[in-house]
Amino acid sequence: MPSPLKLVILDRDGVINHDSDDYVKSLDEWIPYPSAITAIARLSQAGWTVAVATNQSGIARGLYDETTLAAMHRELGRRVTAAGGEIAHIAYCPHGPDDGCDCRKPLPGLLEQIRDALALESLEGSWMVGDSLRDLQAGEPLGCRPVLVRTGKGERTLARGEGLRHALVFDDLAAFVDWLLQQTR
Ligand SMILES: O=P(O)(O)OC[C@@H](O)[C@H]1O[C@@H](OP(=O)(O)O)[C@@H](O)[C@@H](O)[C@@H]1O
Ligand SMILES: [Mg+2]
Ligand SMILES: [Zn+2]
Repeated sequence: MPSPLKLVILDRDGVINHDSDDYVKSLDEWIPYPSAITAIARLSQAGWTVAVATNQSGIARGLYDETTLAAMHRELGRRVTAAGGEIAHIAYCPHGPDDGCDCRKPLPGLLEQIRDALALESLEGSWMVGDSLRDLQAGEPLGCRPVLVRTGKGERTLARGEGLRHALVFDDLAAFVDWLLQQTR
């Protein structure tokens, strides 16, 4: 397993695929950004490990089920594989805001699942890329470096501005990957 430093953890909705204020409720509504799929493949090909950490409260809300979610994640894997990359692990929180779970971002539970699934000692120095403050907050206690993208809810998050003091900001995932691969050539 590569050094934990070569790990990028991605939020899903608004980073990999278009988000919706009405939730992404079906495979038809799951529309990836083509540049994000290519960016993930570029990371893989450069020796980086890529994982996903996503809140999916739509399940608790009864808007879709785990079978539908699994279909979206199969399609995500298929597209990334077709582009020459791979996703090492997808961690999701199916719970609602009032369920008192320990995995709904901004709690770090999904990232701890990823750490354990990848048999890593620590996530220190890995990158957490999101479009919402809660994505970045989830990684902070585990030493993840915060990256905000302007896609999805990113512009709204920026407009609110709270708590983003040391986050890097990029237009989209592809722009972050361009920068990261340039930094670590
Ligand atoms: O960005 P990630 O974590 O991949 O997924 C976010 C989604 O689960 C949904 O999260 C909801 O937040 P609430 O769960 O209702 O607070 C809303 O923001 C929806 O617009 C959004 O599609
Ligand atoms: Mg998001
Ligand atoms: Zn949860």
